[in-house]
Amino acid sequence: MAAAPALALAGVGVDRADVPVVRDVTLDVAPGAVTVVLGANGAGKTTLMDGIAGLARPTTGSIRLDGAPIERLPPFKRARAGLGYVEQARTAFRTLTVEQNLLVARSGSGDLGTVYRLFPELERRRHLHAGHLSGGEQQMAVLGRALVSDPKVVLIDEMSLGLAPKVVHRLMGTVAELAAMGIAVLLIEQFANLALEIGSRAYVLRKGRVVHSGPCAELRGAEDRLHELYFGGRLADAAARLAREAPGREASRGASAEPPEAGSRTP
Ligand SMILES: Nc1ncnc2c1ncn2[C@@H]1O[C@H](COP(=O)(O)OP(=O)(O)OP(=O)(O)O)[C@@H](O)[C@H]1O
Repeated sequence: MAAAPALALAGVGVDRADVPVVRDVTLDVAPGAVTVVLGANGAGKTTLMDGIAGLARPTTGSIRLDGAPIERLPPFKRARAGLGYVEQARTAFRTLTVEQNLLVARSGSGDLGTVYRLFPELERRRHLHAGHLSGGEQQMAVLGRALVSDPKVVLIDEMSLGLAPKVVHRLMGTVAELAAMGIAVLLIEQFANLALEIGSRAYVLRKGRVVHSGPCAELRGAEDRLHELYFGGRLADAAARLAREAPGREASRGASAEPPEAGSRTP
């Protein structure tokens, strides 16, 4: 029998400025695995994460963390209940040292040792102001801040923004390691193929609704399928339409229905 989900959403809706953005989302996040949320820009992925973390208020549905309802709790109580959140474009406190950044994020008996084991470069720089870290190290510090309180579930929203491919691979390896440690990870990642490499189950959002869920393996390298799921139309049709509307541009690119490169922002 499959393990009970660490995080379970049923029929969740989330508004932004009174406009429904996320609608009727039902998904499970298994312990010890990476669950991936994919979708085009504006599909509602960040809004969904904010709804889970309590930064945006869910208007419908239930959110259970280890079986207990959390949808009415304020963000700090969700965090205390075991939810870590790595927000998109969040930075470490630049004027605090690396260690101070971790200590202020810690609640209870959380252990800095795990963070330093995952990121030895942070331990080496623990007395340095975070403002002096490289972009990749800053992101490690942000991830570290979400880990110091021993979360059961970690939400990670596009931590690869603006980072070099080598650093992104390194961070993805760490995310896989978190899952191996038993943590349930819900991951949004612009590089779909990288996320699908380390993920077990994938959900695709379109216009705030889940339009697909299934094993990540099904979607690995399947650019056409992903395009269809993201936009609701076939990639070949989109390319043909583009060629009709701007024939000169297509001709100069010398391509018609060429799929985008693996790892591009849209599939
Ligand atoms: N604070 C806000 N107020 C009003 N509308 C918002 C707000 N934040 C997001 N939206 C709108 O909600 C929709 C979904 O945005 P969201 O950021 O959740 O999508 P996303 O899938 O995470 O996209 P991206 O990949 O660009 O981050 C968009 O149309 C966006 O303009």
